[in-house]
Amino acid sequence: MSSDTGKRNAAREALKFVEEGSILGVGTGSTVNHFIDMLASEGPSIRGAVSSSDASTDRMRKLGIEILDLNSTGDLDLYVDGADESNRLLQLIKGGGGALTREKIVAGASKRFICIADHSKLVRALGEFPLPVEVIPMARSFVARQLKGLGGVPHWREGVTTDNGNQIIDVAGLTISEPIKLEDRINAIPGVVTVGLFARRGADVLLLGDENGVERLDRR
Ligand SMILES: O=C[C@H](O)[C@H](O)[C@H](O)COP(=O)(O)O
Repeated sequence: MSSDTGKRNAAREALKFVEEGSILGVGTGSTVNHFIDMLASEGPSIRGAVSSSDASTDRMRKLGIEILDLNSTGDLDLYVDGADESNRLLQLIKGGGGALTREKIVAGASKRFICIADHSKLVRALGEFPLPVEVIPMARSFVARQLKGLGGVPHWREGVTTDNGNQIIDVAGLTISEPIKLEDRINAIPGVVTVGLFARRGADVLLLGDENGVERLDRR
């Protein structure tokens, strides 16, 4: 069961990594929303943020946080984002909110990725959460057949269009025993924009909150 107090506790802990005057990469989702609110109300003052979604951009702008373009900032020191699942190697499944592509870009452009989540997101093996895949609309059925061939059960997230104008397929039933191999394999299917497996670029630090506090795991 996901806990809002756990999300808040993890979000508050992440504030400690933010440096005054820095440019911060900011992810998407309910846990990150807590982080954004806390950053604005009790965090250090930052120069601005590179956002991973229109939703986070709107929220930050409303709170007076300046939004910067990744094309003009260069690489970032820090990225803070949530996850749908993490294993103990800090490899992640992301994209439950459909923001996976921009999240992967900002994570890739950041030196350090702090992942914040409530404790229920820590799993022994990735794959219980259906794996999101962003696809070019005309390729949707073709990609779905390919994903079926990998042993998954693809489901079109009908009615959802990503910030990039694409569609999402959620793949259930995958056995993800080799996350890096699967990430490469799915990314190689023509028409796939991004798979929500963050195995090559996982988190560097995972902050897992629950009712009592926060557990920190570091990438080995
Ligand atoms: O596309 C959405 C993102 O990958 C989110 O970071 C992820 O779904 C976790 O969201 P939440 O913090 O709401 O559980």
